[in-house]
Amino acid sequence: MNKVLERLAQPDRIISFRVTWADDNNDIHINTGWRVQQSNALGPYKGGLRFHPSVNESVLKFLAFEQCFKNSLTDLPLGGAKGGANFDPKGRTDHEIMRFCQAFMLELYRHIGPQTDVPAGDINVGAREIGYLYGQYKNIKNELGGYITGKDIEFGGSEVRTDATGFGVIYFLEIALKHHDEELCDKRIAISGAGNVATHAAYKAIEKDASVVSMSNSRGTLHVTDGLSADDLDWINENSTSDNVLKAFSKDHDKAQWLSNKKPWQLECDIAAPCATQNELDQDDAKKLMSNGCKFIIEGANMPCTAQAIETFSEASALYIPGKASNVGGVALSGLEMSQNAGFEQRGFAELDKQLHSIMHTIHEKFVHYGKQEDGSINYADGANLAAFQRLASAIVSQGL
Ligand SMILES: NC(=O)C1=CN([C@@H]2O[C@H](COP(=O)(O)OP(=O)(O)OC[C@H]3O[C@@H](n4cnc5c(N)ncnc54)[C@H](O)[C@@H]3O)[C@@H](O)[C@H]2O)C=CC1
Ligand SMILES: O=C(O)CCC(=O)C(=O)O
Repeated sequence: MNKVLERLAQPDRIISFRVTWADDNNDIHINTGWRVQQSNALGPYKGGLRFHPSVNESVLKFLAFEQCFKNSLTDLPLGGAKGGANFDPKGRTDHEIMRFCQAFMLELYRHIGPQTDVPAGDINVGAREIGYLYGQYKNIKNELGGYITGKDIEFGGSEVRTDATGFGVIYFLEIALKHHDEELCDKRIAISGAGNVATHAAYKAIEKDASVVSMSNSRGTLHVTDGLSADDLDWINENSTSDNVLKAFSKDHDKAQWLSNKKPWQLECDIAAPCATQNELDQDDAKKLMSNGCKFIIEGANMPCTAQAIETFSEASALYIPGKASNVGGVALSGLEMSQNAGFEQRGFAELDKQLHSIMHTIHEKFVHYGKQEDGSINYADGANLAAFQRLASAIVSQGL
């Protein structure tokens, strides 16, 4: 017995550290930072950093475990990790964010590097934070390079990385629908969240002529029965610094409604795409979706649907696609950013977008193989777990104890 699952389930190591920083009034704050290095069987540890008050070791452990499986599906040499801090960036000035990132990297730098562990962004860690984290590592180590992904194009970032997770979700959805003799065009898609993943999924869905009927944040849902346009998304992006941009949009646009303290899952839709955070879609939400005619669920976030919600989808024979499959585009593009950094090259948008599509297609093919049930249907969760585990297990066994 190689005890592969037991070995995978326990992280290689968990690093936990104090992050001390001063706000604009010179008041001192103390947060906790973590990096969970789950497995480097397939390559350097790889996974995002999350800054949110809800971050704790337990949340990061589930995310790091999932990341190993997701990264395995890419076929790229990427191990699995996740990290972050229980820091709340809401209301903080740009200078405060910079100082927090610098204080966080003051410890993290000891544990990462292009051949060791390559972090990236996640919730509340976007291009701005990656820039500050990158700058601090560079200043301490006097090294340039691919020790973090999601960088600006000007200093080693990759085209398509920002868009990749959301675009990949919609590419995968389109491929899965086609496999089931359905198409995305004219379908109503309820999206939750309004961040990186949600926004890019919405842009791509609109480009494919689907009708995006919602976006949301932790305070409520923006509902647009006839669907948002790309111009509407531009408006939301341009005004994203306002206190609640989705609510502001509803005040400025007659066609939109703001549903305070409501999730999107009560809305009529054909497809639900939870793109905000874990456990945001529970069994009651799943029942509402099923009774309103929703037939397809594709996760943009990591584990947004509870186990009971997934059971409800299965009982209703709805097609459920887990995040470790559908949101793989982000980390896949991070892998391509690393390879561009290593080769001192910069590839173009069209080439990388095509490569992203091809990666999503290859992953779908794996699921058709690994997830096929006796009745001919495909269980995407089984397909994802089996395909990912097979590669991980083989690498772990080959490398010995
Ligand atoms: N950024 C990336 O490349 C990837 C992100 N993910 C996952 O996608 C999800 C979203 O990440 P990002 O878009 O990058 O983060 P983000 O920080 O850009 O956006 C998060 C969004 O979720 C909203 N939100 C937070 N809690 C909420 C709640 N309880 N209900 C409704 N909305 C809520 C926020 O208002 C924000 O609009 C996370 O689960 C993340 O782990 C997965 C793969 C890659
Ligand atoms: O790009 C990366 O390294 C990680 C992205 C991420 O955090 C995720 O896939 O959940």
